[in-house]
Amino acid sequence: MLHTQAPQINEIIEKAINQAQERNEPQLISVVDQIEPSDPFQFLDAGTSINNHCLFWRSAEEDFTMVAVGSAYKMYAENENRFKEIQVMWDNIHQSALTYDEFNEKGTGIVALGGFSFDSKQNDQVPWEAFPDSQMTIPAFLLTNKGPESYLTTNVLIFPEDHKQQIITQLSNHRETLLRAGHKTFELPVRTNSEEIDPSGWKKSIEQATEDIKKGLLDKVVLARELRISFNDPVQLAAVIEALAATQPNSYIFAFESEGEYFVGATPERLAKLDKQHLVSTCLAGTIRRGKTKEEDVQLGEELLYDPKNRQEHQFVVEMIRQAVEACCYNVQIPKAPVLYPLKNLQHLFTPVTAVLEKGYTLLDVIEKLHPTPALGGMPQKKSVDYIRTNEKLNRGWYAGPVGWFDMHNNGEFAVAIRSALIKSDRASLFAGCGVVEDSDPDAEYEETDVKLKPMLSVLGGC
Ligand SMILES: C=C(O[C@@H]1C=C(C(=O)O)C=C[C@H]1O)C(=O)O
Ligand SMILES: [Mg+2]
Repeated sequence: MLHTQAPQINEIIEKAINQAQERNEPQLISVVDQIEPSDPFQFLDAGTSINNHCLFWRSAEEDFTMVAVGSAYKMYAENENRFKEIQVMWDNIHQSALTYDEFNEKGTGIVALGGFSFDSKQNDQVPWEAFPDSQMTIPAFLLTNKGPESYLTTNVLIFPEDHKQQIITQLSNHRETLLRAGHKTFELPVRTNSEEIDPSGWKKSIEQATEDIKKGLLDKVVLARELRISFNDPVQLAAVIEALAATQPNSYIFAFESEGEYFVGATPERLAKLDKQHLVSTCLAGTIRRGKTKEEDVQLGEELLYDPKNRQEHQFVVEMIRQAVEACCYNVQIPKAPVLYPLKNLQHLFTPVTAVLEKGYTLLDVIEKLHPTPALGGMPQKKSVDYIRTNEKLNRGWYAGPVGWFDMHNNGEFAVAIRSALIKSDRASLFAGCGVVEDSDPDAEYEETDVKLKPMLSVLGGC
């Protein structure tokens, strides 16, 4: 089943224990094997049986999926310098690792997966007590599915006092559990209750924002609302992820665990992707629903493309992303006008951005410059984030924050965690927001957020 050419795992562990003893510090090892094609949802389900800490990522545009189980090493940071601090931790840990990898495929070997909250200055915790301000995990086991190929990475942090045989036994037990081909059918949760948090107060806050924009306090602000639901039983993670992957094909599917809670979503919005030095970012803002017939769908799309209010929402995003990307890239290419980006329940205005990253910058540098774009924060950036912190009725936590991954081959991708839910056993909070500009209408924005809740609601009890 395992096709590794690397030295036998016991030799590697022995070498790592010796090294850890000589240096008197822990030693990270990483071994990559090509394995039989492996179903990511079965792997995820098996993962939750051996370790709560399971993470999931599926790309919106490529056949590329990662499922992480357990952690060899976790990186945390909690202030405004969080991106730089995580970068320093990452550089230290991966540069001193012992790696056995003859494939060098993206998203294999030492990979960090995780996310950042929307606003590191937001101090209120509820309902995000379990989620640190930022957390990137180097998993113990990582399944990487790239097209028809599957790879399994095993990462272990070896301590000077570790016993070789104990580690070998534990690794082989866990690998066997993860790779035992399962054919389980998963069950989606049944919803028992649903509570919208203060819809009329939310509409008033939209109206207030339009007035504040007219007064010149700011140009655009994104305001979100929350829906709380509960179920008859604890939610089965693999069921929700499998159903999201089946129903939201043009979206990134993600799940991140912390202290037994899961932050899950199907977001269409890339923040930045790095493939060696090639950078891609996305401007996505401006929304209309899908039509019930093909004709109505085309007509709604045309309406969106030429609607001044939606074009204004979108243009703020294009201008800010251009500025941020130009500060660290060359060869920046941005089409003059947006096109439509269709999803199952709605369509957006979309402008792709491509560029080449200057040497010396990392993906995290780009994320730091971009986050939050006016698609999630507003314009100007700092004023809108302050406005959200003061006026929004919910704590965003990781909602609308950057979530994603990077590896040691200069690849990585972050999306913006919208169309998402925080799942706590048999309860969940869903979040949806919308860009408010001076011509926004509270009822229309409310309808827009209603449609944005559908992707998650449809797999969490139906809608
Ligand atoms: C804030 C959200 O979505 C954002 C707001 C959009 C809009 O107002 O048109 C469109 C896409 C996203 O950038 C969300 O879904 O919660
Ligand atoms: Mg909008």
